[in-house]
Amino acid sequence: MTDTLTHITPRDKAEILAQALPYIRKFHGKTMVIKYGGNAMTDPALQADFAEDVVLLKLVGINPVVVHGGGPQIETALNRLGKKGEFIQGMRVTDAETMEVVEWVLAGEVQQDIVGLIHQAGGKAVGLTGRDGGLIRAKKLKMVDNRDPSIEHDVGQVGDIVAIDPSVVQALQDDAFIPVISPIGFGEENESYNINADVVASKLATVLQAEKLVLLTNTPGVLDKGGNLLTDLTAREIDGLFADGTISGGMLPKISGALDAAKAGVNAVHIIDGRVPHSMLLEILTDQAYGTMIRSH
Ligand SMILES: Nc1ncnc2c1ncn2[C@@H]1O[C@H](COP(=O)(O)OP(=O)(O)O)[C@@H](O)[C@H]1O
Ligand SMILES: CC(=O)N[C@@H](CCC(=O)OP(=O)(O)O)C(=O)O
Repeated sequence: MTDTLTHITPRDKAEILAQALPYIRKFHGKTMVIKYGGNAMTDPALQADFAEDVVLLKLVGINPVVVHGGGPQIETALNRLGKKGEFIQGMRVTDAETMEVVEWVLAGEVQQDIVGLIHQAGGKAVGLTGRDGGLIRAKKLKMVDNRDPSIEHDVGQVGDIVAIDPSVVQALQDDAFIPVISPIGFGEENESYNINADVVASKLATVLQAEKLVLLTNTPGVLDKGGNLLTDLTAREIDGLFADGTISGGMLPKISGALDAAKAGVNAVHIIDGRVPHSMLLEILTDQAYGTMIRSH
């Protein structure tokens, strides 16, 4: 048990458990896409909490689908090779050597760590990349500058999703497995593409008609210019935050993806703090509101 829960009395604990019942009933049989990224991925205690939460959801009849990131781990591997990552509008410029590192770190290391932790927590996870079962077809992303649309940036082998075929994910879910997906797509010539994990999670949530999309990250949610948490954001408010530069870096694809999913009918889209132990479980199974909720209107 983590420190933050040790001051809770047995009565508090019973109340928390009782509170979960209506949520368990409401979400039984529903799909939740969970993007796991940021600092929550680099702290071993938080990693174990995350795996336990995913297994608990599965055991109470909810279908979690995990999409993982790994930006910090890719950066460490590139540094070992004497390379430094470069980002344009939240996307890593991906040359051929970087692509090799991305595949090896995401599919070989990060994904397998998460699969192992879920097994340790008593669940059955299966790791996939976009190539498995033809899950994510992609093409080279044409990136237009946010401020000047006449400028196009060449970000190398960064992928734009062409289509998602969710049949492999659905087959695994039906068989009580928990899919753990690395954000790597494949093109017409079988070439690999590096895709931002938030973009994959958002698109997958849409295609699976998920009940919820939860994006775990390393901030309390979306912050305004003064550093205050914005608990609720509509499409219009998001346009304003883009225009005045409040949102930058990795938050750009995160919010765009989140908004696309909300507009496409995913019932609830949340950006929450993965550094808070069990934040995902608290968000899904209690009355507690965390982070930023993204609304289509
Ligand atoms: N308005 C904002 N509110 C919160 N974070 C922001 C904002 N604008 C930019 N960011 C940056 O976005 C980061 C989250 O994106 P990213 O680093 O890609 O996270 P993850 O690895 O979880 O996907 C934050 O740590 C912060 O540095
Ligand atoms: C194109 C692009 O930027 N791909 C990302 C993929 C990993 C990712 O999205 O990781 P986080 O969620 O931890 O940021 C990258 O290379 O870092």
